[in-house]
Amino acid sequence: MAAAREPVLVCENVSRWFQGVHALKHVSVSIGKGEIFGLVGPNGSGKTTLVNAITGFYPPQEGRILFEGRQISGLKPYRIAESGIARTFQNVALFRGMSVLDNILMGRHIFMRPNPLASLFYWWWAQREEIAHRRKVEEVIDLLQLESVRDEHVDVIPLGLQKRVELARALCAEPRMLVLDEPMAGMNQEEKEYMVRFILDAQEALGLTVLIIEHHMDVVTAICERVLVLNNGSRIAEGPAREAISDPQVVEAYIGKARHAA
Ligand SMILES: Nc1ncnc2c1ncn2[C@@H]1O[C@H](COP(=O)(O)OP(=O)(O)OP(=O)(O)O)[C@@H](O)[C@H]1O
Repeated sequence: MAAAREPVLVCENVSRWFQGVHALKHVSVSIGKGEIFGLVGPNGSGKTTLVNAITGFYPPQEGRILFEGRQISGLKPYRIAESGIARTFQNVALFRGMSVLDNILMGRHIFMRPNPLASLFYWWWAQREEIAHRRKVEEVIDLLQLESVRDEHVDVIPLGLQKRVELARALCAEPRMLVLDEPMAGMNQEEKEYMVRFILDAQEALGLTVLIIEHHMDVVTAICERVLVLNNGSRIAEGPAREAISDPQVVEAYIGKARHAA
């Protein structure tokens, strides 16, 4: 059970403002090792802001965040990536004009230590490093079944595959925790089912902890052990997926937003 899991990511009283907008209000949450944890809530409720706080893109202005017992809030995004957290983005963020293979290889950048002198004198060492990077990339291509598009430009492949390439790039960083911001946004049913399978495969094969922002409630209840529900930057429910999303406050938050938008 989740309660018995060792906490891996802990957010304590995290707050974030953007000019006058209090986007995240004193949010606390603890995610257990190996858990698939969902982050849900209506549009503008602060989900991406929490993910940006965790991954260092917009650090919290109050509170702190610990990963594996070590404080990461305040660190630069690349330091947080080096510490073992990889992420994907809500809007696909691939390197346009580059191939699938090269995009995935970019996930290895946190391990690359450019040292021209060492490369010159120890070419065999540089070559060995290159082989290790390629080997990891091949493993991930295999895991996510991207072999048939490896040499395609990312611009010409369908959105579902682009999102899978982004996941592959994140996995190449050999994270212990994966943060996925709406990995199924814009996908059709078949693409969604593939993505769910690949997330589960990757989580199991690599023993990952996963934090996932997801709007599709069928996906949330299928793969998430627990969820945190945000509304207007505040936590309104937390617990086993099915229970939390049927909480009256959560139902009201979604209906209220829909009423407001109508
Ligand atoms: N970089 C930013 N600059 C200014 N305001 C921001 C920024 N990021 C988020 N916000 C504001 O913070 C609030 C929460 O936004 P956030 O993107 O975290 O919501 P969300 O729950 O991820 O929404 P969605 O489901 O639509 O992606 C919104 O009012 C948004 O406009």
